[in-house]
Amino acid sequence: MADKQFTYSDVSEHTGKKDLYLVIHDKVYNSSSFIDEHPHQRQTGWEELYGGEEVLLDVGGQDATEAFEDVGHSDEAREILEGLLIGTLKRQEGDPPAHGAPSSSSATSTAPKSGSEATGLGIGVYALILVGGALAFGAYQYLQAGQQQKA
Ligand code: HEM
Repeated sequence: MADKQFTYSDVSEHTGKKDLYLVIHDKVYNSSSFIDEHPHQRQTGWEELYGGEEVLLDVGGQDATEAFEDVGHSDEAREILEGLLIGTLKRQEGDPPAHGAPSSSSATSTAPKSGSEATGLGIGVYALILVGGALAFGAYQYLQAGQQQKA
């Protein structure tokens, strides 16, 4: 059952409390059985930190990778998550883009294709700047040499 494939639109139909699917790193989890157990706000005084069932309902039927990773869930939380696994996400054209985890190691191990797209573009831009800079420097040197010969 865990290797069942779901499309994004399959997942987006499961948004109810008793029927709640989440996508995390392109895997599909049925979190209905866990929703009542999800911990509530930690008493740290950090007002924005919240938990409980409403956060799960907020991301129900959607890609919850960013929300899940932003919290910095423990290994224990990840183990619970593995127990809720029901299948993998089959991305199709027009789906919302995958959310890579901030740490590249987990992003590459779980979502290699989607995670690397953004970095690929970043490296491309840097390469362009470097090559452009080198060419400009070369041209400058060439012109300088020409001037010196004339003088
Ligand atoms: C099915 C998916 C999820 C599971 C199994 C899960 C599990 C857990 C567990 C076990 C904790 C206790 C602390 C820890 O062990 O890290 C926790 C805390 C928390 N979770 Fe989740 N979580 C899930 C999804 C989410 C999502 C999508 C959000 C969205 C924001 C979220 C927000 C939080 C917050 C804010 C806390 C901190 C509560 C606190 O300690 O004050 N969780 N979660």
